[in-house]
Amino acid sequence: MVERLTAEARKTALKELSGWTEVAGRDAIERTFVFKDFNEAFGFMGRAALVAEKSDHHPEWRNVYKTVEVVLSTHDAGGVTQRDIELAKAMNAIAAQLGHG
Ligand SMILES: C[C@H](O)[C@H](O)[C@H]1CNC2=NC(N)=NC(=O)C2=N1
Repeated sequence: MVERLTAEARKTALKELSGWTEVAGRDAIERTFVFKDFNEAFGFMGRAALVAEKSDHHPEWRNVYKTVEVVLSTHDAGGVTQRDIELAKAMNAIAAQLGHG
């Protein structure tokens, strides 16, 4: 099983991950993406879902119109692992391709 990151490793990883922060009171990371409209938000979710399914690592997320709130944590490990960092990176890359900072 993949290991939880130490608090220090988590902080170091987050420095390279634009927009992602630690969730208060839980070993998880979060980012809120705001897109141009619902089409773009849902396009982001579709592309991110393909990445998630391929790597068997899935986000907790909520969509309201053009906003997508994402929380990442590795349930099996009970906290943030390198798998969450990789998915967060992939989501940032997809969002950037869609013109989201
Ligand atoms: C059986 C299957 O590998 C697990 O349920 C996977 C699926 N997706 C998952 N996603 C996340 N975020 N954490 C997990 O621990 C996890 N486990």
